[in-house]
Amino acid sequence: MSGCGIVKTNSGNGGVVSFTSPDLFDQNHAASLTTHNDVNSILIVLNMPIQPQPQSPSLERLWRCSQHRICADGGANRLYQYNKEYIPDRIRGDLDSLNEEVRAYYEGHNVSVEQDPCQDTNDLDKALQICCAVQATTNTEQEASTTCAATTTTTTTTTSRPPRIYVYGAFGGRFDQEMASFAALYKWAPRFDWQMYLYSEETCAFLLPADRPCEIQLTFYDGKEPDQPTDDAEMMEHLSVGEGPTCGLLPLACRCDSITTTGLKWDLDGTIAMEFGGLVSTSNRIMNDVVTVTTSHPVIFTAELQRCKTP
Ligand SMILES: Nc1ncnc2c1ncn2[C@@H]1O[C@H](COP(=O)(O)OP(=O)(O)OP(=O)(O)O)[C@@H](O)[C@H]1O
Ligand SMILES: Cc1ncc(C[n+]2csc(CCO)c2C)c(N)n1
Repeated sequence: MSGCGIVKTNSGNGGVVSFTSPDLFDQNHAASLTTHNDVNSILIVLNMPIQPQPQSPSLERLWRCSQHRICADGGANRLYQYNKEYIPDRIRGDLDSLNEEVRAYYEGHNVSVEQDPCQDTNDLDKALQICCAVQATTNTEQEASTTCAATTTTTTTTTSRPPRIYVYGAFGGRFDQEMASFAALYKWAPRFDWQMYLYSEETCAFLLPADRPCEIQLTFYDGKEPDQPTDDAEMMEHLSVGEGPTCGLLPLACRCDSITTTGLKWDLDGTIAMEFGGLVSTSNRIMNDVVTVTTSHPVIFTAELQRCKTP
């Protein structure tokens, strides 16, 4: 867990925290990946059903946008069932759910299978501990290469940034597990400079930090509707997925005294508190390509996922 307490400034953009769709982030940062060891995004697959063929567009997209993939225990069974060609880098958990056949298959493909028997943390937590280790290794490697480079040039600057974490399968199952996923968001998002995203096929969610201006740029906003879904199997092959336009702001862990937004159909102007038992913002709508939020307390931002044609 070394290095887990370190929080670095997001993107060096004047303290603004930027949240973007995975593909958008991918496009902007692909060029900055220099070696196969560079990690910008880590995918964690949980033990939740993955829609069968023709495709599970949300998983496909997150798989494509990640450089490192971890299955949380029984998440490996789901991936194996979905597509045996998808080989994760690691499987981690207490391993009470991992099937023998699945374990043997992935071990045969050099996947690291790691058991942590602790019964005070769940398998998502165990996977997130590994993300911290990957982050620490990436930072150390980048620092080492910067130090090396510094011997030949004086203009090199460090570009290390925490990896983005995508958690797939976070919603739609047991309520205590869903709540554990949200609890993990509150616990771990600060450690990854707030770049931790929960996903299912229908929904995404992330945590907006207190007292930092947040900018959210998602695939769909009101002026940009997705193509209508289709039942045609051939068309489905060419469908992707994006976030919006329906969204929500949820003060899950505590009352939010003040929140100011722009770019939503029902914007908040900082004068009304949000709390369970009072106001919560659900069925809101993204109206601009960028939504801004400044909040006195951390709040969950959530958006629906819709299918679209692959660009
Ligand atoms: N029914 C479910 N609903 C939502 N999430 C789930 C569900 N089952 C599993 N998960 C997620 O997948 C992870 C791996 O699940 P797995 O079934 O392998 O372990 P578990 O023994 O059920 O859960 P854990 O040991 O983590 O409490 C869990 O940590 C959790 O995040
Ligand atoms: C207060 C408290 N509540 C529940 C558990 C049980 N628990 C939490 S995570 C986990 C691991 C499941 O793989 C288990 C069994 C605990 N330890 N402490």
